[in-house]
Amino acid sequence: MKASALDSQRPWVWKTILSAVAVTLTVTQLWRVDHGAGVGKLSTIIIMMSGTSIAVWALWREYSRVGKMRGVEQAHSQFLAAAETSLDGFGLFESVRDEAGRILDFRVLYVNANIERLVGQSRSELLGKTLCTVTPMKASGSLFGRFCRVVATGESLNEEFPVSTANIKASWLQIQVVKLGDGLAITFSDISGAKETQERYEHLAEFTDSVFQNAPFSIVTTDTQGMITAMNSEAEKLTGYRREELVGKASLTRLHDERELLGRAVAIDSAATLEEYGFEVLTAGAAVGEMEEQEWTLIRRDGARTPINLAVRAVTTPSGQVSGFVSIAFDITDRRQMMEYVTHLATHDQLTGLTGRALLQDKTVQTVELARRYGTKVAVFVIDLDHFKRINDSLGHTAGDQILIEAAQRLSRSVRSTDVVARVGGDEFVVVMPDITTVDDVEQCAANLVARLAPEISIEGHLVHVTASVGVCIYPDFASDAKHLLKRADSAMYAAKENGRNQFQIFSESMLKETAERLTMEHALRHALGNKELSMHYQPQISLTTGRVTGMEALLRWTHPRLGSISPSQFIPLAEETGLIVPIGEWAFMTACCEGKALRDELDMDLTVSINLSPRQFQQKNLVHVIEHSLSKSGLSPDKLQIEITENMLMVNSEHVLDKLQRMRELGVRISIDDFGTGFCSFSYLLEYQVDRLKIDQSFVKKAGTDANAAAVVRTIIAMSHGLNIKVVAEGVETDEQMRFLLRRKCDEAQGNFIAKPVSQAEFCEVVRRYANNPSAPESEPVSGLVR
Ligand SMILES: Nc1nc2c(ncn2[C@@H]2O[C@@H]3COP(=O)(O)O[C@H]4[C@@H](O)[C@H](n5cnc6c(=O)[nH]c(N)nc65)O[C@@H]4COP(=O)(O)O[C@H]3[C@H]2O)c(=O)[nH]1
Repeated sequence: MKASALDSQRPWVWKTILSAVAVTLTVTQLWRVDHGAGVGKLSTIIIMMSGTSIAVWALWREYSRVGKMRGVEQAHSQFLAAAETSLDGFGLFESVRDEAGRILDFRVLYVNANIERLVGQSRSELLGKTLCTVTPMKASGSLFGRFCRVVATGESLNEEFPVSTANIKASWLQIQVVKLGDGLAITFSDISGAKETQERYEHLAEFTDSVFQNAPFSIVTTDTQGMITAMNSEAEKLTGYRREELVGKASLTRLHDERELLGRAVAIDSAATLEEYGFEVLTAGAAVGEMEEQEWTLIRRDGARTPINLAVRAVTTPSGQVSGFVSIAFDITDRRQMMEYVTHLATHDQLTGLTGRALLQDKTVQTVELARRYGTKVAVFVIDLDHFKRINDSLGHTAGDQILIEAAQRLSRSVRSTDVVARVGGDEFVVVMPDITTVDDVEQCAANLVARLAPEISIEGHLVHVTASVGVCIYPDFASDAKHLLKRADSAMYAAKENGRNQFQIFSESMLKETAERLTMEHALRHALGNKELSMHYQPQISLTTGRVTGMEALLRWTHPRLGSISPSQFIPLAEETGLIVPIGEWAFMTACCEGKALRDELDMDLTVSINLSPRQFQQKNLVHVIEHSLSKSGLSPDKLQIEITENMLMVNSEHVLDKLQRMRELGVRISIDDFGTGFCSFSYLLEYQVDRLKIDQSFVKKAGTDANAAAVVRTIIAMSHGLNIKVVAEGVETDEQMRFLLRRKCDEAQGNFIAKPVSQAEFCEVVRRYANNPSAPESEPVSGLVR
């Protein structure tokens, strides 16, 4: 009997067949219904159809018609519900056999909606067709053979395979094939997504492995206890171990210096042991989620020590548990060497290779700290080459450099290797000697340094004689810390210079007193302006041709209520060092311009006003503006203002100086060179800077009458200045003899106590008037007929 005939005659029969299948599939449940409900009985018969196909006849024998129908429908709907709600494709197939009973194909008996979606055909198109016609399966293929085997043996089949057929909407399928009567129940699961994810993971794993293996730095992984679990080829190269020697056999600490590990462990916990803390020291930061990166010493297989940079990171599970560590390392030998080189460059003088200023300070601090701890003494020697600038200027910088190198070598050879020898400025060196026992030792060392530097140096065929002035200070005798030690040794060096150079001076009790006095004075000077303790005095300058007063030099005066009158030669250098000269100088400029203008007006004379400008003031950025402001506020004509600078100031920074002088000249102001003859200024500078006047230093004027050399200097200065059309003023004229000499030499102007001492603004008019009435009656000794 054909199924279609059955269907038309007894509609419930087809349902019953399906129900039978359902019974087989969900046998437990329906069997329970059968017995539990006790309403009917199920019988199944296998029917051969024309020898070509097999069908299943399932008969549900009811005890009552209503019960029978209800049971069938219930089983049917349960099957459909199960099959249709399945997330997979599901189908039933009956074997199609030939006469000899061989399976030729499998006919589609049932497919669920997911199969329709999967193959893109409707159920009505599929039902009754065979597997080989609706799928790319071949009856000759191996899969077909395995299907037949399921039918023959009853052993289920579970397979995954890629799909490349266009009409099947999956790239990977998993099939579960079970025997069902003389046919198959097949579940098709679309595992394309899972496969893609799996492939991605496989790719990722492959990529990660490739990165791991080919990384240009050493990677070692460990478990949480430090046991090495993997290492890449770079790690093999860096450590010298093969991975078989370490992986699963050794802890990461095997590659580290035990003392270094213990040292760092003890820094965290003083009772630390290597066993307990060794690995923890390496991973302390990583274990709390940080990227631990530190420099360590790696111990290679052959025992060689290599500095490495080690970055350790924890590997965590999705729940956040640390499951191990990854340590990435690279050799930093080159970097270390480079750093050492750069540090050396930064901390040492390039010319001489000696310690530089910053490092000297650190080393002095350390030395003093050690001396404090062990109760020893430290001596600091500040060594300054005498007249080095003059040598440098006359012989050139290359020769100057050679002298400095030779001096550095001589100094290094004169001290112990543990002493620090530093170059801290152009021609200034410092030696720090620890473990000094007596002051006698220090004196001997200082004398030795002076003597060692004294022999002539042969430079480019010249024999150059370079001497040095050495200042020494001893810790703890005269300084309680490194800063004061260096500062006081420096003061002692200046004292040595003042005493005549080429000698040493040890900082002493009297210098300490001077220092204390200086501090008192510094404190007082800070308040001098505010307390109106400063004033200007004026000293007349006369023409040696006409005998008339031509101008005045403004000179600062400081009268402190307790300290009394303080000389400018004391407080001006202090004001320079402390920078107080800037506000004081501004005040002096303004006061001198205003008072000078008032004196000119009161005397009704064409007088010039000379004002001193010190080196620190010259660096003042707004200096030109300060001068301009003083001129405009006072009403003094710029060409009546003479600015006095020392010759050394011209030689500091030529371009910078030239620019400032140029701007002053543009204002119309005149430039005088003060104390001429004491510095190293050549006449070419005077031309370059367009100087208006030279003031011969009083030391030459003083000796001119008695000392042939001084007289020659004065003569030369006057003659050369006149040749350059520069006026010459002699300062510090004290005697009639000096005045006669200057007159004979045709000096243009003179200034000095012989003519008139500096006086206050109030007294100045009186002094000038008295002088005008009686020019041959100077203050000190009256000399007549000198000045005309
Ligand atoms: N022995 C002797 N000395 C004489 C004679 N005639 C004048 N003097 C002194 O010689 C110094 C001349 O000033 P200077 O060389 O510019 O040297 C000045 C100058 O460099 C500086 N100074 C003075 N006032 C100022 C100022 O307002 N600003 C700046 N920056 N420096 C100033 O202080 C230095 C010293 O000033 P003073 O003590 O006033 O000393 C003055 C003056 O009083 C004399 O016949 N015999």
